[in-house]
Amino acid sequence: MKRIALISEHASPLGTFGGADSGGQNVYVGQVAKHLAVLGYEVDIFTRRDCPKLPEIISWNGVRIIHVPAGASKYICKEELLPCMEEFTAYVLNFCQSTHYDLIHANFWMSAMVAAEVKRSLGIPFVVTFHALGRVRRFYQGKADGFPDARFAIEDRIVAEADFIIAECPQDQEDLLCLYHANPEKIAIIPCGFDPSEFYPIEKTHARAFLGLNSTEPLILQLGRLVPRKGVDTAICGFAKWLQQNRVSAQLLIVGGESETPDASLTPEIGRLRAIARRHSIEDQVRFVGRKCRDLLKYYYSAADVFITTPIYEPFGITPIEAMACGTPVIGSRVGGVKFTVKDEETGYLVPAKNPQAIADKLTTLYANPHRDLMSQQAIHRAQEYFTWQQVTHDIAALYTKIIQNHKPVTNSTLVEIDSSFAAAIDAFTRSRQQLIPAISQAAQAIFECVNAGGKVLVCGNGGSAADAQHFAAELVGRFRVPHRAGVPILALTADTAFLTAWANDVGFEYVFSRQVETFAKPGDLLLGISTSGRSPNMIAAFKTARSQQLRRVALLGNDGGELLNLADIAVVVPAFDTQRIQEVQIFVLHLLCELVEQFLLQSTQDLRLCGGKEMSFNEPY
Ligand SMILES: O=C(CO)[C@@H](O)[C@H](O)[C@H](O)[C@H](O)COP(=O)(O)O
Ligand SMILES: [Zn+2]
Repeated sequence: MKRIALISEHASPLGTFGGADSGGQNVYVGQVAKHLAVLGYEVDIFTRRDCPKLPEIISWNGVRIIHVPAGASKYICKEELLPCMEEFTAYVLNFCQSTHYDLIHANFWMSAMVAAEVKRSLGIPFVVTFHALGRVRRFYQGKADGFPDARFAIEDRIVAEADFIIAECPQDQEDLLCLYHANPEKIAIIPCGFDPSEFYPIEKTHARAFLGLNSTEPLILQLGRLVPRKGVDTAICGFAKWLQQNRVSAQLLIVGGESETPDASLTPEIGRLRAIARRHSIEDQVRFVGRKCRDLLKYYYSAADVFITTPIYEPFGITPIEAMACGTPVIGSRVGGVKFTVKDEETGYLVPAKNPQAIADKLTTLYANPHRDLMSQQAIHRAQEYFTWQQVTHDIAALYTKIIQNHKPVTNSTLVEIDSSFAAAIDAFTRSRQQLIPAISQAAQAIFECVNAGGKVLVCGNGGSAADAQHFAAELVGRFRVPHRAGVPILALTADTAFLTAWANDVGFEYVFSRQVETFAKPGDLLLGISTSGRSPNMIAAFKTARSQQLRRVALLGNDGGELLNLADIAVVVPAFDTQRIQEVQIFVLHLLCELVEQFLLQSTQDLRLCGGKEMSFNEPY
């Protein structure tokens, strides 16, 4: 039997549907978990403990819900949850060490961040359903998007590290490919669903009577979270236009909000929407009824002639399929998941987002359509054929099987190694930033003074440092950032293989650099030595010769600086003990030196020109 961890940091299946932070994801996680249990999976759902009364572990519909202590045990809006995720991750990681999971299914980017961390540490594969993507949200919501910018880079990393990504509709897949450069072979389109035992058609007059809606007037329904991006304002304006143009008497019923009865102080969107209805003088025809428990929703869907959902964007949107399952045609905006679930002219109508006139036109078309019953039948058929949770979970389980079968268990995985090398490099750079700025600035100044006074720089090192020495010379003899300048005289002592091999062969490798220093150095020149250990004999010999010839001596070092530390006038000692990490900082320092030396030389050329002095040939027609 396979054991699956479903992570959903902010959306618990126990959440109340219709609030600002509880919508489709809560339903998705609960339904997938329940149906997986029916298929024989053992399922644990990890969700943040947002109320002190919640026990740590509870059994629910054949699965366990594990309330993770992370941050205060109270509601925290999802935009402010990122700081709690370290604690969340530590808890899940600890839990996964004592309970074996075959796979993690993360929901939303913060849960996927946790799953990626667990994969890096324990090698458990993970699949992610994003439910919403940060870049899409930022595009549509701009400043109203309260999520931190860090979300984008975190999502990029999740896309790269996930074993598979579940896109909920073709638009979601396109966004993952275009905005996140996801690997198309790692994306499966599996939609959201509805539960046929929860949503089914109820005879309209009966449903209306049950809800106490005894009129026979046209009844239009809007149901779901009441937040601005859902475009309920557009629905109200479209409804108003339709009333005016057709002189009909009808009702728009709005279900949702933070409380059982509509309360603008708890749901500010209600206040905004009421004002819009008032402006159109239709406040009596637009009825807010508050949030309703899920058992009642099928009555609302069935009581309505048409369901309207006109969001400005919609990652998926579960409500249109629930409405269709109850036999209610949908007028939906042609965005995201809505344009995938609703078949235009067949199960409802698609309209452009933010277009009230299009809504009014489609309401007119719908009420004039003699085949409205057929549309209703087609809606039920489409919902049942493609969007039941049973079908959805079946597809998800098939994907799990594929991932688990293809997964090669790794304890100390390559990913872990790569990650820890990144961490070590970042650490070496951070400490270098804290400690090396004065020494780098002195080294740049010394090189500048040397070449500005007509001297040259001799540069040497072994192995990787030999390559760095030549790299440095190439940048300055050639061109770095400033175009059209004369070359800066830098001579790499590592480049003449005929001399190096002859001298090493005939005299000794220890003297390959010192011999060149003796030969080429003139008073006023500078020796730049690059070494990670500071202990290479040929480097020590070169520095001693340079000292006896009174050259200025700059050393790029690492570890404890070795013997070269005391032979150098200026030492840049990278605070790291791993050769590779030292070299990585050293090449960065060399680039910085190039940049600074170029700047100083350019500045001095301009100063000279300003003072009418003799111009150094720093301007060349290259
Ligand atoms: O690039 C590397 C290691 O990353 C090697 O080629 C390395 O530079 C060589 O082992 C050098 O001989 C080491 O010399 P040094 O840095 O201790 O003066
Ligand atoms: Zn190297």
